[in-house]
Amino acid sequence: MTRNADTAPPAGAADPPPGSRREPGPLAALLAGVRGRIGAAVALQAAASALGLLPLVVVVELGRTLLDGGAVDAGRAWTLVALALAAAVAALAAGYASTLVGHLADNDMQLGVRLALAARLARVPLGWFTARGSGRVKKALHDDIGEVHSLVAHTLPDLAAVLTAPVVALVYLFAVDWRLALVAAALAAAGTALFARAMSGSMRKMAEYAAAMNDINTGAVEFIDGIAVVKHFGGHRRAHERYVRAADRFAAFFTDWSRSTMAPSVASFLVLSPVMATVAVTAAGTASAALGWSRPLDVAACALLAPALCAPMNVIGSRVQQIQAAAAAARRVHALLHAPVLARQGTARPDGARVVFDDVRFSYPAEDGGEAAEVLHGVDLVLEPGTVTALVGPSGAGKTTLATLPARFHDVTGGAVRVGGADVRDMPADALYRTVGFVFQDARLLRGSIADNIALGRPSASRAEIEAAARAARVADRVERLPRGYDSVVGEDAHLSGGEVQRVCVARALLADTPVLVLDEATAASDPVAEAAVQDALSTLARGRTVLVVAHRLATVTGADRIAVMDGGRIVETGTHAELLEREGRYAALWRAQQTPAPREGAPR
Ligand SMILES: Nc1ncnc2c1ncn2[C@@H]1O[C@H](COP(=O)(O)OP(=O)(O)OP(=O)(O)O)[C@@H](O)[C@H]1O
Repeated sequence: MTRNADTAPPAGAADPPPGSRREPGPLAALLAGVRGRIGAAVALQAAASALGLLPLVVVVELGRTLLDGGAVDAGRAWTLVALALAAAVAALAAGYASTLVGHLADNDMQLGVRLALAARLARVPLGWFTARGSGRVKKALHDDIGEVHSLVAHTLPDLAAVLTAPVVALVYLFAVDWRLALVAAALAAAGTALFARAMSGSMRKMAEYAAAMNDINTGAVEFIDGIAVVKHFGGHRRAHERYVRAADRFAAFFTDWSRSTMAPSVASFLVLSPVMATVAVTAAGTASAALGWSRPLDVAACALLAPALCAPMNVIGSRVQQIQAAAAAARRVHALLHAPVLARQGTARPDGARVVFDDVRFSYPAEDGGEAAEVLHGVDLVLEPGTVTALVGPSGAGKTTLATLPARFHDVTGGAVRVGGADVRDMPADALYRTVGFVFQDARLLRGSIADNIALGRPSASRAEIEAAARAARVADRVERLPRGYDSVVGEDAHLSGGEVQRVCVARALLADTPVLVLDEATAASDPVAEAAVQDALSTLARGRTVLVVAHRLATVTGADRIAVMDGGRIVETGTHAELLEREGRYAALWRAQQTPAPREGAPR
């Protein structure tokens, strides 16, 4: 697909301003709109952290005032108490303000990204979703935005607090007693070095950890998903063993990792623990005071403030991991914000319901950006209004691909698809979807009532019209037997079989009443009786419409006005059933192959 200026994300959440020298990374681009407020949240949290230390400093100064030996300066003492109180309140207020500003910034960032994603995804080809499934989009919209939320609202302000406290504490310690400050600094440096050793290679280990975890998940999913097949073919033990082996490998990896990092980890946590800082500075301070180098109150002051120097180091590791997770999440969101969109859209309106495939060529975009293989090689086909055209042919011939093009699941890479004389690429989406309806193999219902699901194609439809569509699709009887009839909710009290879901989708397409209808194996999941009924309904409805049916079983389309036989991305024969049989070509061979009695003819497929 050609990328052009039109493919830029609509909300500009990910694109650099024109003229900028260096394109920002995905995370920076995602946060660009709220950078100022993130800075404010970080600054406020840093201030809260510094103000949080002030009461400790005041306690020391109060000690100096009260233990001076002479008369107590009550005025100064009360001033200090008031100062401590004010600092504590200000620290709380700054912390609260930081949380508020961070969350508001995060809220705006999330809204912006969600709107940009929604706008972007509204313009990507429908086929893009089919290829990816909803999992990736859900992950970006929910999990990945959640990771970035943690970064904006929590991690960055936390990191500011964690880094400010030691700096402020160190400055104060040096101001009070440089010797004891050096002791506390040396302790923090030793602990940090031990911590760095424990964490060395952690990136590689984290990757191994993720891979080992992934093995377990894959093994578990494979084991559970394929349990019926695996048991049936006697491979139960094999699938089970794969899962157990993955679990064993993970346990061995984890034990090994823990063992190799245990000593430096424990040592760093010990050295960086607040109590160790207090003990070390008190011991050094006692010795220093005994030698007459330090004043007793200064020793107390340093013992009180030294833990602030060491304690925060313990949380830096996890914060760094959170930043890395958010950066990875931002990369995935960024990729979605740059998903290729349909390149053109115009204002052309269709006139009539004639569908023309004009020398259509198509290649699926290659996932890895490499050269895509062409799957349709110049298809010419005309679907006349009021006729049913069946597409048949061997598996992989390109039937589904061709059938998705009138609804613009993808854009052609050569030639054109015209509906009512207008190139589908020049039609606005609403005009296209009002003209072309479709029911595809993987029929889906939304979580809502059956009535709402049917009315999706025409929200203004009355209950009588909805019921008429359900009757025409031969699903009304089944719906009426549901606990709340048409008001039963899918997934709650409406549990339907694959065939029934397909017939609800047929009802939806019928109600939408589009002049062009594309059906891809729409009745494949129905039982033979129901299928015959739906075929009946469809032939009545086909009157005046342009219908394209992708069919595997030739017996279901013998009555079609025209049958187009596809093979290797080309149409190799067209004609009616009788004409094609007479021609003794591909169709006749396929027909004979399907007439060979199957061992269990009529068995459910
Ligand atoms: N999303 C996709 N990405 C890449 N290639 C695809 C994709 N979908 C289909 N193809 C390839 O395009 C070719 C045509 O596939 P298509 O599904 O259109 O054939 P079909 O005739 O409908 O087959 P079947 O009868 O088995 O459904 C095949 O080679 C297939 O592997």
